Amino acid sequence: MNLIVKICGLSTPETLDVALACGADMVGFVYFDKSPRHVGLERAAALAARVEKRARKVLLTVDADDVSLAAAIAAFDPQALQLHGHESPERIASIRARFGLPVIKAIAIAGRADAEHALLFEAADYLLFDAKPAPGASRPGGNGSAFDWSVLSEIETRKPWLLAGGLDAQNVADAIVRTCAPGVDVSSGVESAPGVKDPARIAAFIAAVRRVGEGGTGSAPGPERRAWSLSRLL
Ligand SMILES: O=C(O)c1ccccc1N[C@@H]1O[C@H](COP(=O)(O)O)[C@@H](O)[C@H]1O
Repeated sequence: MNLIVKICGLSTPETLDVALACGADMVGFVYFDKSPRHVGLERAAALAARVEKRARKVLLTVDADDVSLAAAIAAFDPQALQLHGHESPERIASIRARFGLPVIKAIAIAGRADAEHALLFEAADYLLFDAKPAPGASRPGGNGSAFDWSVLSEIETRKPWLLAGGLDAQNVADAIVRTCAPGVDVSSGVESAPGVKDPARIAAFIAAVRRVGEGGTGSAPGPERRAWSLSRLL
């Protein structure tokens, strides 16, 4: 099974190279100045150019306006946008139409009530289920918090999706087996401190996902949620 791995919040050439060398399918750049992983426009192009065609580049923004999005897209040249704020379905449709890029919409999950929320986002190309941040948190994601994965069984979306939130090399196999996630996304769990990516943890995370994909850890993800696969995302 070809499980998709996204390593997000890469901000140095060295750690980006490690993620690429280890076979990340997608690499994420955060353009949100309240994040310790924020990459400013002055460094964006050089960093993004290192990716070449080795992985898909994803640009993560939070409630960015069109001017800011246009500048960031010009600098990062991404293949997809990850919208991690309070973007409405209408705003997502507008961004897709204006910039012509697929949109991954982050859905904050705390409990079963949030499962239905996902159904509103037909305008997005892909969904990303992440833990809802604690009240007063300084950012809407990248907090290293997991949510109750069993909530996902309530979600009847036909959209391709990724699982995020508090994943690391130790729990990712269990997460995939329990949720049948076709892809996973990680930031904090491959860091030694907020914003400081750790090469060994990146390598261990990707290796752990690949072992599940090869059937080496527990049961492989079931067919239902994987029917459409994430090949559309690659
Ligand atoms: O990484 C950030 O700083 C960030 C800032 C604002 C919104 C989202 C952010 N990160 C994304 O959050 C999820 C979960 O991250 P973690 O593994 O729990 O740290 C992931 O999609 C990151 O890309």
